[in-house]
Amino acid sequence: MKNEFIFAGAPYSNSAPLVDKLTEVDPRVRVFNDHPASLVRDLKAGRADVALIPVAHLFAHPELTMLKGLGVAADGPVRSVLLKCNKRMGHIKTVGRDPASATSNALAELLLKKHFKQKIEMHDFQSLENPDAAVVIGDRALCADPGPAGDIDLAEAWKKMTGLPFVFAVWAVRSDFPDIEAVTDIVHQAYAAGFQAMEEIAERFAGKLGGTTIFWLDYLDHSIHYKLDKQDLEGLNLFKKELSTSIKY
Ligand SMILES: C=C(O[C@@H]1C=C(C(=O)O)C=C[C@H]1O)C(=O)O
Repeated sequence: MKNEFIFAGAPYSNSAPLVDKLTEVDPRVRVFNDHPASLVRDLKAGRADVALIPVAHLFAHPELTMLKGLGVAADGPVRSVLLKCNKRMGHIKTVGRDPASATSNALAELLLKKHFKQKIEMHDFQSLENPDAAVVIGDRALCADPGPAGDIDLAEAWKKMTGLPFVFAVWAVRSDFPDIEAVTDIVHQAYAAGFQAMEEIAERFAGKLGGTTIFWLDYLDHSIHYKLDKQDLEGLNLFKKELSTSIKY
């Protein structure tokens, strides 16, 4: 058994209930944050043993294994994964990806092509000066004003299309990691403690980013959920299937 477990989370408030208490539940744990899109590289390079990776990267890397039971999910509007529209639906041709995201960029492309039946091109954020719409995730999306032609909440659109919740990110390890049981135990204990501390976490983000404690509590405790049930797994599997058949990502 290793004497140190390195965990990597995302720098968003929705990571906090999963990540905040990790070091308290086990003295072997060290934690750092990185953009979700970079976490798969951290895992593969051995900079992290356990990371909260975008599910799109989990699907693309069969050498990774998901830890069971927890993730960052939404059943209906998530409020922090948005397509911010400069033009109205029907006029959207170019879409900027959020450079920090993997899952939401793929979800936006899937929904625009399949659900909204638009002919669109996805572009890296920097390569496009004024996209017709842009994917924005995390606290930046949650706290921003709506785009000139409004916002589309991507978890809400997914729910309308499929009737299912959507899972954005899950804890994962390299499949040959020897202590899967030990770290699974740690993430569940940390979430149990994080859940108890939800109000304290909400207060901290209200102090840091503005808004009331109730606003953050509502987001972390209602818009997002962390315990994955059968429906969540159904949503996850359907997304995997849709990505493999409908779009390249
Ligand atoms: C719901 C969210 O989910 C995030 C979205 C991710 C993605 O698009 O790849 C990755 C990690 C999640 O934290 C959010 O941060 O707003």
